[in-house]
Amino acid sequence: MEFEELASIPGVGAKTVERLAELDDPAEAVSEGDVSRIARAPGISEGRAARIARAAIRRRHGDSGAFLATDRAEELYESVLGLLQERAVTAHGRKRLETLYPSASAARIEEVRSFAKGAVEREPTPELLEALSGVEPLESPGGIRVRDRCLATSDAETYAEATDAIPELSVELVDDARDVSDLARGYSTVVVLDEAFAGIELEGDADVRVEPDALSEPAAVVPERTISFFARNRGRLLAAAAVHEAASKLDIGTSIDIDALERALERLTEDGSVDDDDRLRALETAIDDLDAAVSMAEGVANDRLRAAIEERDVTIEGADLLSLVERGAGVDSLLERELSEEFAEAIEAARERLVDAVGVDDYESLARGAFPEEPTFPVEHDGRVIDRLREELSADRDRRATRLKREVAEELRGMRGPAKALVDAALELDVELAVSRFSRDFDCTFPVFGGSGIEIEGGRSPLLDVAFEDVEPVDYGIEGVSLLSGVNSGGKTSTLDLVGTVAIVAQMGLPVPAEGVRTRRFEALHYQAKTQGTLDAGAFESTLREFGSLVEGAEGRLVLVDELESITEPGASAVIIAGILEALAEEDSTAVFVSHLAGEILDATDADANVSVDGIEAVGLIDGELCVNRSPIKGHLARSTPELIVEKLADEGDDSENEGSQTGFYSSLLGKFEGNSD
Ligand SMILES: Nc1ncnc2c1ncn2[C@@H]1O[C@H](COP(=O)(O)OP(=O)(O)OP(=O)(O)O)[C@@H](O)[C@H]1O
Repeated sequence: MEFEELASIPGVGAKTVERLAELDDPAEAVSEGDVSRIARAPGISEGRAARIARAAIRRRHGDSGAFLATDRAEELYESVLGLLQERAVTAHGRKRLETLYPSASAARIEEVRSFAKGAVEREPTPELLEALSGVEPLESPGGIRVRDRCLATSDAETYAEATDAIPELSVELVDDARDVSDLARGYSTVVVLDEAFAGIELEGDADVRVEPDALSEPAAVVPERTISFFARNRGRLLAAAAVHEAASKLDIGTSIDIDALERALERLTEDGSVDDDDRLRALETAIDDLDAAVSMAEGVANDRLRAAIEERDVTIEGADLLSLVERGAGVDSLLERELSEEFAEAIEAARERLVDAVGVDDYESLARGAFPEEPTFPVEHDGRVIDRLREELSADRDRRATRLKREVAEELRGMRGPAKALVDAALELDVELAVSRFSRDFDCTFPVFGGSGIEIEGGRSPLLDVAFEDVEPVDYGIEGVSLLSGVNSGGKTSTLDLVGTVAIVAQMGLPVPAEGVRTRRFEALHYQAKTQGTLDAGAFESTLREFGSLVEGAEGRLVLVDELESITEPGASAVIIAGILEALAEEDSTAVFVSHLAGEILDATDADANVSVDGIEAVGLIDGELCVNRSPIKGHLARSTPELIVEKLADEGDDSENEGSQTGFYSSLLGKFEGNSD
């Protein structure tokens, strides 16, 4: 399908097409009906992607999408889809399953069948399901901004080129070395793009590098570009790698060194920093704790001095005191003179404390300088030294962080494509496993397509209100048009549901819940649920109209109708249903009508019409409960529940001597039933 054609799909507006156009390869994504790729278009949710994908698949197969012709048929499909979706682990898998739908197109059915045949071979192990729970479609990291580095150039053209090529960094225009030095005050690293600056002398400690080739290899300057994708998707990628291992083989169509990917991811945090380096951690802690460390160090010195002063009796000769006072000296100098040793010790203690708290090699002498020799009381740090210390620690931290990022970016180089493929394969596996579990949980087999009508052997409906283990297998074949009779609660509606479900699942391309199924490929499923009570004239008329149009061109359809008789009074119902059956038989459609009036309808049907009757028969009454053979008997009008009760009473009468007179009554009643059914 051509990408442009998309706009003509119902529900896909021009805006959506515009958004899809931003995909790597929109035409391919859409023509494959690939939910995960379509969902990568900005502003397209997965739910919407699933609908677009489904519409695109239909379109590709020239499929009108009208297979599910009635509400009840839709409902059955929704239930089947629900059973499949319950078995997917990821939200994406559940959306992707929505692209499986019953189709009349042989090519579409075959496409899913060949996928499903592979899928059912997949072993849904607990480890695999557990690993899958962390997998989600990948996200793009969005724009990043790096603030500790900048690019510098004196050339206007290079400036423009750099702004384009490396939008993550700010680019500065400089005239000379002084400009570069000024810049270096604001950044941990300045990358100069002009050869001319090589070998210049700079003030300050900033790392200024002259790299004229930086633009051709941006990853070296901004490793964040490579890393941010992996950091953003770290959890998903690790989960996908775990799936890959648990599945022991995922077909990702490209080679990937999973161990290397995992190792690199383990080094990263979600916010894109590298988290496995002791020195970097020490630098970060030192910066964070610097203020606290400084006041702690001050506290240590002052506590010591205070204690020393308290303990000390100071004697000073009058002449000395006089000379000090005359010189304008304060009490500090007095203390210095008297307590010089204690001062020195206190300052030393503060320095040691600070050096210890900073705890990173190379900063000892700078840290010691924060407490000057000149004694003061209370002891105070030198704020400029601490500012400098903070700047140097920060620049060191930034440079180290960048170096580590560059290392990890190098490890991850070229892995983006394979990583995407890995996640796609894991998500696809979720869909396969859902199909596999469905198939295993409901003892499914692949149907055979061909012949006319549908023939089910050992079918067990997964939609019954009893535990699946307790569902009794049903054999039922339908060719042409049949009435289905049977005792109350014998399983007539359930049989229609089973036939409908099997037809839907088969035409979705999936294995069906039966020991064996042979079926023709139906054009549509027309399933009419039981009507609740007698219809008023208007509703009756519109129901008749529906059947009127159903009968026209019903060839190739599967028609299932449940107790249509209740729409109006019994006599009229029988006549109307008989007429519909005759018309359907004429059209060569496959139809089953469940009815309690099967006998009456047959009587009203033209003897030449090809309409048969099948029956779900009660084998008898056990403890007042009907015991039913769930498989309809072909060509047999089942006895009704009232008939069975009368038969039971008549039998009981035969066995007991006391109720002889009543026995005659029951026997004659029974005789009337038997006379009727002949
Ligand atoms: N194959 C089966 N295995 C086990 N239980 C079944 C099966 N089919 C039907 N039942 C049980 O019988 C109940 C009645 O089935 P169902 O409603 O299909 O009967 P019915 O013949 O359509 O009844 P009614 O005469 O009231 O229309 C179901 O709710 C289910 O519990």
